[in-house]
Amino acid sequence: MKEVIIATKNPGKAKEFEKIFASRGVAVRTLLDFPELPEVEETGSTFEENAVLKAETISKVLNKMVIGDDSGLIVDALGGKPGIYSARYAGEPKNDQKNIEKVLSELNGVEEESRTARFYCALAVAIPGQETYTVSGTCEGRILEKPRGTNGFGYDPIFYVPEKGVSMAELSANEKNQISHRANALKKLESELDSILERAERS
Ligand SMILES: O=c1nc[nH]c2c1ncn2[C@H]1C[C@H](O)[C@@H](COP(=O)(O)OP(=O)(O)OP(=O)(O)O)O1
Ligand SMILES: [Mg+2]
Repeated sequence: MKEVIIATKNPGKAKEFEKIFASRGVAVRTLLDFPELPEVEETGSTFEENAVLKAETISKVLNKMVIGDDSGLIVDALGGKPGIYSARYAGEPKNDQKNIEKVLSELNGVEEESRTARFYCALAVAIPGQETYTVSGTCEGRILEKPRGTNGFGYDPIFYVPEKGVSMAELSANEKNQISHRANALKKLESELDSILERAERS
């Protein structure tokens, strides 16, 4: 079976990649399967830079093709925060619940029209001996007043998706995987996916 390695320790992301790739008969492995590998420090100043750091660090260790995902929530009324700091927005250790509470409290009193936001996902594909490249995807929405729904992960419960009329956490996994920033970034790899997977098999 074909296989891709995703440089993530986030179980929510891992599940989404597994589902999306399973539909093409591709198995996914993540850093959750390689607990001995080092934590990659996210020292970049953009999602793209951090995605490249994750992909290249792990690709060098394993000498295989690796995809890195750096993603987060961009809130207009907060000047783009939490942005690349989304995972640790409320401090270490990272905690989705506390991050949500921090965003909601910072948006306290901000009216609905001004609560626009988007999820952003940068993916980096690192292949040994080749130039790493990146793609990105977004998903537009609005920050709710309080959490709704229990599916998904991260900021999903406070992210309202206007075209669906529900929060991201009220969508099924399959529905989220049609419209998410991650899915939209992966769609841009679509045309190259077969050749990427072949190179991955050989690497
Ligand atoms: O679909 C999503 N639905 C809700 N929230 C999301 C999503 N996608 C990213 N997010 C949030 C979670 C985390 O607060 C941050 C990602 O941070 P990011 O560094 O990319 O991931 P991470 O540290 O959780 O795992 P890892 O670096 O091992 O891939 O943005
Ligand atoms: Mg991270």
